[in-house]
Amino acid sequence: MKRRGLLIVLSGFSGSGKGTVVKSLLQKYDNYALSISATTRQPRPGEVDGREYFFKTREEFEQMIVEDKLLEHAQYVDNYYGTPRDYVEHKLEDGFDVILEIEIQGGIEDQRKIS
Ligand SMILES: Nc1nc2c(ncn2[C@@H]2O[C@H](COP(=O)(O)OP(=O)(O)O)[C@@H](O)[C@H]2O)c(=O)[nH]1
Ligand SMILES: Nc1ncnc2c1ncn2[C@@H]1O[C@H](COP(=O)(O)OP(=O)(O)O)[C@@H](O)[C@H]1O
Repeated sequence: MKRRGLLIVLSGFSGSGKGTVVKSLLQKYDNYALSISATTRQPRPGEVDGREYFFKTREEFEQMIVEDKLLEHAQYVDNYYGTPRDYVEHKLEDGFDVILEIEIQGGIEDQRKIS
């Protein structure tokens, strides 16, 4: 049977180097998968829905909260960010070690839910 993956929370302030660490891990090893978050912020030029983020309206995001479809979520500046539960679960079942690269408040919430 396949080993269930680990859930890894990488949390820190914007500019602290999270992206750099993740990029390097993904390049070097094939056991990691990066969780794709849902967000209400506007896509930046070059960003693709389902690749950098799942882009949602505020209504859609609030519906996901109500339906408990997010493992954690946080409000950062004026936007919501959250980790889709199903996506992470599937990757863990497939044996990937899933990295959540998230803002600090969400990291704290996760630790509480998982420990
Ligand atoms: N709590 C939480 N924070 C997230 C999630 N996805 C992204 N973030 C954080 O939201 C913040 C803003 O992300 P973004 O708009 O992409 O800007 P940038 O990463 O600072 O260029 C970053 O600190 C991210 O790590 C998530 O699913 N949950
Ligand atoms: N270990 C490090 N030492 C010095 N600079 C770093 C280090 N890791 C990342 N940086 C630089 O810091 C900046 C922010 O890194 P980034 O990975 O984008 O942070 P985050 O994803 O947390 O916002 C980038 O310019 C990056 O090249």
